[in-house]
Amino acid sequence: MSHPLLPAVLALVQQAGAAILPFWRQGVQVVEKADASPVTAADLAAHRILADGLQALDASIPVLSEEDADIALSERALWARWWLVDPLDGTKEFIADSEEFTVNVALIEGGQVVFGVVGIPASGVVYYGGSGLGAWRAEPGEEPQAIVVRETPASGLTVVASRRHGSALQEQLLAALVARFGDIERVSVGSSLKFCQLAEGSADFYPRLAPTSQWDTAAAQGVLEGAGGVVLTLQGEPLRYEAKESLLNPFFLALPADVEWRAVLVEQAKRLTPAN
Ligand SMILES: Nc1ncnc2c1ncn2[C@@H]1O[C@H](COP(=O)(O)O)[C@@H](OP(=O)(O)O)[C@H]1O
Ligand SMILES: [Mg+2]
Repeated sequence: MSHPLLPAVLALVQQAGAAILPFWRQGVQVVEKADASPVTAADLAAHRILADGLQALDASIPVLSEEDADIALSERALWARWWLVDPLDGTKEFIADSEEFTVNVALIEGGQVVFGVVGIPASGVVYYGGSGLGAWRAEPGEEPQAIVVRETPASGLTVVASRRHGSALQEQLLAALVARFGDIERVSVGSSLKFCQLAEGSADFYPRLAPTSQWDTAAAQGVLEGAGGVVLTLQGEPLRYEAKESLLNPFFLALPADVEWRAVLVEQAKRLTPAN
């Protein structure tokens, strides 16, 4: 993938992952933020590396990070191009000693993801990609491999979902899918890794009818879009990153762009949530 800013961002994501690892499985102290979500010294160490590194790379591109997100809408509304960063996504998984936590950096322009980089500190694997650019998975010390979404297997859909955050509405949507297409295999995965599993063709669908913030999804959306996937609102529109007061995303559906069940899925989603 060629984007002039990509090599430096890949290096920063690796550095942020290296800064997180010394805290992992060490019983790091957990502090509750104002929104009751947890934060640790690892989140803050990764944030510092990414925020400083991105500013050093190009001081004209502003940064919105989960750990420095209190920026007035009047200021954000002026941004044409900006970095959207989750220094440690899956903090609850990280605290629970799981490997399912990620470092996330996306370049946003005109409300869309230009490219995203998702690093997995525990394994050293990095995913990156963007719409129209392609998508790749890089194992440590190996040549990056191009990845693409898969065709839906005849044996049925594999659905990835959060380990901790679901909803009754999400279960209703899945029940409607089962009624229509037969049984589905369900896999619980923490963090933005779920999008990457779709992007590399190891799962088919990620429904998120539960809250997320913009930084939770942007980088991995870039990877998925580069691999031939889409992230849709429940109205069937692409998930966008416009400046708005709330940094929460609408509920969304992530899937390969060209699967034949897309229209049925969106129809079911609209039916379940006429008010959304
Ligand atoms: N009520 C809520 N409001 C906003 N975001 C929420 C939320 N509950 C969970 N999340 C988001 O879901 C992410 C975890 O995703 P998953 O459940 O798929 O593992 C969290 O990321 P962080 O760990 O970066 O805080 C958090 O941002
Ligand atoms: Mg997050």
